[in-house]
Amino acid sequence: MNIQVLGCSGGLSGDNKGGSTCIQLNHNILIDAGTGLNQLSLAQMHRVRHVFLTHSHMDHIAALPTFLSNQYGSEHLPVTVYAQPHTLEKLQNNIFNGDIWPELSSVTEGPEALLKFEEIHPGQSIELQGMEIKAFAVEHSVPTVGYSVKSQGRHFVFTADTIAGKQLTEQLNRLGHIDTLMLECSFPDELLPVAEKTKHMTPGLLQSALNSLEQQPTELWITHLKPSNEKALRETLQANPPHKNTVVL
Ligand SMILES: Nc1ncnc2c1ncn2[C@@H]1O[C@@H]2COP(=O)(O)O[C@H]2[C@H]1O
Repeated sequence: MNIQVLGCSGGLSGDNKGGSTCIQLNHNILIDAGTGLNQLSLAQMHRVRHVFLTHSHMDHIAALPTFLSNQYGSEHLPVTVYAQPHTLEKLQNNIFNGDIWPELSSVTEGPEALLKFEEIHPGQSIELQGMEIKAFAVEHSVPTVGYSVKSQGRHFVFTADTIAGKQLTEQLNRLGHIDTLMLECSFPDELLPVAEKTKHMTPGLLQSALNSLEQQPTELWITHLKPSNEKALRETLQANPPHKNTVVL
């Protein structure tokens, strides 16, 4: 399995020029559609067939409307967008509503059928090209899922936006051994009240989440640094890496 983190900023990039959350699995699957999606060329965008969304927040869906309009002429239509019912409802009512962007999912046949919405529920697995993609619920300010991806003996887990706590610990322990765990760290410890209010991690919360696991992952990728806090967070995480194999993306 080839994993490319196209974007992972927790906001409008700042110094992290990659953009906001978008992860590419092999050539044709994306997790989230933040502005990092813009790293793909048009030809690469045309190869994308499946998009798995974690939640409805803008930094995870910002590029979805324009990405879909770029799909005219692609040989692989429609693109299937998987998300929880809450996320799909918010997208349909607030984005693909005929005002902000066309109601793309209403066209179901012919060359203009660009988009198919598909519900996914926590606990559900989808098999695609020998890959098992399983959604699991995490604790955030809106209904959110993380994804466990197993392929060719590798287990990659993206927990999306989440705060540390019982729910995250239970879900991760249930997933067994994880090769690459991608966890967020949005705010510094000084902003713990903001992290708690917005249901995000700080370095301290991230460490407590790791400490609560029955098995440590082989490596830890840290993501979703908020641009205003990115410099301070990088310094803190570099001085005290939460795991022996830590990569701050
Ligand atoms: N009162 C608030 N509640 C929730 N989010 C807020 C609030 N104030 C600012 N935010 C920001 O809005 C962002 C929405 O996306 P995130 O959850 O990634 O992170 C959130 C915070 O950075």
